[in-house]
Amino acid sequence: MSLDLDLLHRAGDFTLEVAFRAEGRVTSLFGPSGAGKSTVVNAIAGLLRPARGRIAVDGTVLLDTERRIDVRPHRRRIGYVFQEGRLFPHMTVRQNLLYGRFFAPRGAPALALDTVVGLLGIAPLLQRRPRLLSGGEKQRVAIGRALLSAPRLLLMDEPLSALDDGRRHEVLPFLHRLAEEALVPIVHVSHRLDEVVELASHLVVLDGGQVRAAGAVEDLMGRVDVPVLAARQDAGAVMGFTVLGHDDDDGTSLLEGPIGHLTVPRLDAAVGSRRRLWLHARDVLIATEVPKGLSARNILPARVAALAEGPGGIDVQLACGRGQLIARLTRGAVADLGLYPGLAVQAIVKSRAFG
Ligand SMILES: Nc1ncnc2c1ncn2[C@@H]1O[C@H](COP(=O)(O)OP(=O)(O)OP(=O)(O)O)[C@@H](O)[C@H]1O
Repeated sequence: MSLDLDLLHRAGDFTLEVAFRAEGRVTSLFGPSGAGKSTVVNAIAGLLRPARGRIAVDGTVLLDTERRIDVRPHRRRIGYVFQEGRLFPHMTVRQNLLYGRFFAPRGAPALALDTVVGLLGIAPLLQRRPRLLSGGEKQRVAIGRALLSAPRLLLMDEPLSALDDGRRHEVLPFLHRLAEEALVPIVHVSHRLDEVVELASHLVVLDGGQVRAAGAVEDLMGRVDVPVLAARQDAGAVMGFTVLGHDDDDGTSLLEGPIGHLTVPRLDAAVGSRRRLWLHARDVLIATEVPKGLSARNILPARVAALAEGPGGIDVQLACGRGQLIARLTRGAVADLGLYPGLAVQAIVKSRAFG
């Protein structure tokens, strides 16, 4: 999937001026409240008309103000899942789902009802009315209804924000599966970084109506200079690992990834499968020599790539194997260690990072 977007829009005092190209299965728009995330999503759906702009999905132009192209919302083939499902209360779940299919244009590659029902685990709910569903169930039905309209793109604006943590964890695996099986590309809005790390392949960081950074999640999360992300408590590198094996006596699993081998608390994952890990900067320590008499397992040779001062201390970007790590240190620790770009060090990754 590719989404090309170039927009200028004014609403009151707010000016949105963004341009980015998103590629991949799930693109997350991430940023603080008022950043302009919903404005972007509404422009893609055709629910607002920007002063100037161009939007194309896989080369199909949905909006081009210069060429006076503005495809009507219902002809854009964009599925939209809102914060609260917005199901029709007088219809059963099945009728709500079939309503989605009603909007699938003739000849569009529509998914079968059974496929969608199976994918979202909603077979037992088909005869119920929305008022008898939990928040998580409603969201799954809303996603199913959007999928059945054969969209070329699925927009999700904070699809989990109305749910408590328990319900979020009930719906997240389904979104994950949707993304994994690549049934339809997704543009997802969130102000929760854990959701982005769980789901997204690409990330667009928005703030004050502007794009602050855009790129692959694993590239951006490993850098110390990305606005919005750098200031966060939970800043840290994200990367994929292959599960090499388990040691049941020790209660650990051995993984291999771009930074090398890691031993982590036993994962519930098949040997050979892939897992994405988020290695929080506050869980990475630095030593200038190979430490002795330390219980930590994960000691990896690395090199200081960059240092960035932030609100939480100094973030040290480390080049490690083929990947990168971030360590968050106090100013005092950076001075004591005498860190500078290019210095060879040892990175110690604490196991809490895999919690
Ligand atoms: N019709 C409008 N008139 C005036 N200001 C508007 C209008 N619509 C949106 N805004 C302003 O535009 C800015 C961006 O809003 P938007 O909803 O896109 O942000 P957001 O990143 O989705 O935020 P949140 O995470 O809180 O949903 C906000 O400051 C909002 O107050």
